[in-house]
Amino acid sequence: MLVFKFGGASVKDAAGMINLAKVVSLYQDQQLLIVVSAMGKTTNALEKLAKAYFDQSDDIQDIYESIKRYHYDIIAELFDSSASVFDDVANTFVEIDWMLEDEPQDSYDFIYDQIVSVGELVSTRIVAAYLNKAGLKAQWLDVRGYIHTDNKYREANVQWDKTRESITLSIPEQLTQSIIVTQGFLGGTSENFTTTLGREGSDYTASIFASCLNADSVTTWKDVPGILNADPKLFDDTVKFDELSYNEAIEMTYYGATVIHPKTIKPLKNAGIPLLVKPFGDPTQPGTVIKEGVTNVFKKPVIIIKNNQVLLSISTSDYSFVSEDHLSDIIGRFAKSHVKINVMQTSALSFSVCVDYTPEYLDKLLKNLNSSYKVKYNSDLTLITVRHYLHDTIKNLTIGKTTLLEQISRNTAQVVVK
Ligand SMILES: Nc1ncnc2c1ncn2[C@@H]1O[C@H](COP(=O)(O)OP(=O)(O)O)[C@@H](O)[C@H]1O
Ligand SMILES: N[C@@H](CC(=O)OP(=O)(O)O)C(=O)O
Repeated sequence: MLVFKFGGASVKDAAGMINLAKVVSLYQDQQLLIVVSAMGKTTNALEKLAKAYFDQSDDIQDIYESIKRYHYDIIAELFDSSASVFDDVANTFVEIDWMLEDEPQDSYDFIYDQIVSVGELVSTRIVAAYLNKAGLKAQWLDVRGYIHTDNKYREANVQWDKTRESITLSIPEQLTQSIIVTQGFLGGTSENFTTTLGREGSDYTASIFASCLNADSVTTWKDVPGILNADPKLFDDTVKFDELSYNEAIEMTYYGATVIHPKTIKPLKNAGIPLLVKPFGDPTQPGTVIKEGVTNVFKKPVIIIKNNQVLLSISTSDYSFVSEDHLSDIIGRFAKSHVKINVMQTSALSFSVCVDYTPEYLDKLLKNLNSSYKVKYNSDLTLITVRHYLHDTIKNLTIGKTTLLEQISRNTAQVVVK
């Protein structure tokens, strides 16, 4: 059996839905489980809605209406007005209607997951309905009954044993009857609340299903020809990898290549399942295959750009050396505040840390650190990571920029620049 994942870009409009059905029709002789993300930039819009509701700001209804209109316009292009998908989608949005009626009582992270998850619940209703309309028998599956997680809202951890048990119990039989269409990015707690697996987590969902079902492969359908040596939105002269080792793919995603979610590769590597990254615009193209036994020769360096970075410089309040005890205490505070460290460097008097700018977590961390340390803060920075760098790569990438931190190892160079 095969697992497919279609991301937001592939289902951003009616033409995308029609194209998805065309791609799927090429695989009619296979058992297929299809994981779908929210359409276009819906998750960003739902994030805004969650924030507006939590802050009880004036624009709640405006944001919500534009999200609904976007979806209904696309459904109207694809279906007759009598189609049952209109009711299915309306019933899904009702979950938000009910929430908005009352003032927020719960934590922001909990509210976020209950609201933001609606993007995937709606997109999958539309995809399943459209596949059936196109003559490809498909059933909608609520992933929250299959991917079980803890209640760490917004970054939930998968409970693998329970998840594997649920998935293997009924899905193999269901796959013999029809295509399954389910939501990426979501999970469910033991109390039946919805969780999310971290932004861009739908690739990970595909890999969870593939690993539990021992799939022949996973294909993520993207708006790029495959995995390139750099983001083609930022660089002109990119080259595609025909094949990539699991380890190199893990390294790339760890350092921030957004093309694949970082947690995706490990379950596939453990199970020896190949991951194909293919262009949804031209499904016959081979794309990139990530698998075991590949030895890559890097003619061009792999470049990963992370914008919106913050560099913290932390020193002791009496300017004594930063000791191992201080480091352990400081790193513990980062972990507790859910702030992931992208690069760190120590000197005698300070500890420098580069992190993503996430105000909701960072503000709390800064308050916490300021109570015991002196903290300097530099924002709006870029972290450039280069794997397999050549002689002049770093110099060329940093022309006209000020370097604030540099770290170079045998394979990887990282610079934080302004
Ligand atoms: N090394 C890379 N190779 C290919 N695409 C990359 C790379 N780094 C970043 N990207 C970006 O990843 C995007 C595709 O990933 P993503 O937006 O997550 O897809 P989707 O949400 O549709 O699954 C591309 O449009 C491209 O801009
Ligand atoms: N919709 C979620 C999950 C996801 O993976 O989306 P995409 O496949 O479009 O990156 C997000 O935007 O974070």
